[in-house]
Amino acid sequence: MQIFRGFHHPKLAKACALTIGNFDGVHRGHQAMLALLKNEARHRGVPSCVMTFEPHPRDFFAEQHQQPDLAPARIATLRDKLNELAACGVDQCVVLPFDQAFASQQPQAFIEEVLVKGLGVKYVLVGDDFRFGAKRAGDYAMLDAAGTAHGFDVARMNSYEVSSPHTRHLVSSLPPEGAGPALGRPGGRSNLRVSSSAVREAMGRGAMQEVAQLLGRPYAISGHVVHGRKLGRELNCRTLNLRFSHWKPAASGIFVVQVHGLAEQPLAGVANLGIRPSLDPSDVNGGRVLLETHCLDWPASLGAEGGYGKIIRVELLHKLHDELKYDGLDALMQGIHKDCDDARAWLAARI
Ligand SMILES: Cc1cc2nc3c(=O)[nH]c(=O)nc-3n(C[C@H](O)[C@H](O)[C@H](O)COP(=O)(O)O)c2cc1C
Ligand SMILES: Nc1ncnc2c1ncn2[C@@H]1O[C@H](COP(=O)(O)OP(=O)(O)O)[C@@H](O)[C@H]1O
Repeated sequence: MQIFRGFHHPKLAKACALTIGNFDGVHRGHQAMLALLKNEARHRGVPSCVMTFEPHPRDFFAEQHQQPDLAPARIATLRDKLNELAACGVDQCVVLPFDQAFASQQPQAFIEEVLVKGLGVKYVLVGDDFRFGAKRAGDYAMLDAAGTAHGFDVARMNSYEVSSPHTRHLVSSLPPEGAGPALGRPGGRSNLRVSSSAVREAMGRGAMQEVAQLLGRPYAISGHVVHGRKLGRELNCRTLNLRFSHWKPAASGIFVVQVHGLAEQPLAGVANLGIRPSLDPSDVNGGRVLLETHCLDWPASLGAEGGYGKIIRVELLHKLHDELKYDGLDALMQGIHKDCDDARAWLAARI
């Protein structure tokens, strides 16, 4: 997949089939949309293209209004979003910085400057609640009319739903039957609309099996292993450190994990995703969200420092508990050792 920052780039395809969205999590609804997009692109003989935003538009407005609560908790870093889009077979991705200029663009200007002149769209696929342009004034009808005028096709994809043992109980919190088209109830069965909000909600509860059901894969974070404060070796619990490049992760706490990218087989481990409340907030990584993974059995062949600089992917399989503020390093060390025991017990029970 080719990645472009902005749409003024000589290597950008002259024409494309496009979908637009935040794609946080690239969940099963997104995957269904991308499959349709690829099919339509193939029929038209043009590359498939995703337009996405960084920061998330609601992050931008949260900062503008100085209301952090408005920012949605982040499922995936940009790196992981791009990896998942590539895995879905998307040909090209345009990442636009969502800033004041973009936010205040009129819907017609967005259609003419970005879609038609910038990307040469032949087909545009959007979700059923898609809005665009300043004050969200642009809607599907406007896009459809512009398609007729400029000669591109426009399509809308309905909500994607799942029904499963893991998600079934969630529907009890949804509006009553007949409340809207998002909830299909064929034969009286209740379905859950797959959405980034549903994934965030499940992640907030630490329900990682439900999350995996909604994503179609276990939730994972990837990146380069970076240096930390070297405290792990003193605590007799070394950790592989990954940065999570957003201040508000949708999940946090202590997890049973699997690490891919270091050995032929995934390595079992236990990890902390968060800001480490027991430690000094003024040190090198203070305040930064990190995923710190301790592998339960470190292969000798890797060498004692063999993780640094490697690109790894850590799957968060099961949540043990929230981050704790331990009273000193001894208590922290004991807590981590208990987490290791609990992780081993969970893994043994799973097999
Ligand atoms: C399984 C596990 C559980 C952890 N739990 C907590 C916790 O509850 N609270 C906390 O402040 N830090 C927690 N930590 C973070 C450790 O403080 C951190 O990984 C350790 O200090 C090593 O830091 P370093 O990699 O920078 O050397 C945990 C780490 C691991 C691996
Ligand atoms: N069991 C293990 N789990 C994770 N990393 C390990 C393990 N054993 C050795 N390592 C190596 O040790 C490094 C971490 O050491 P640590 O003392 O925690 O320093 P840092 O603060 O830089 O993370 C990892 O990057 C990895 O290369």
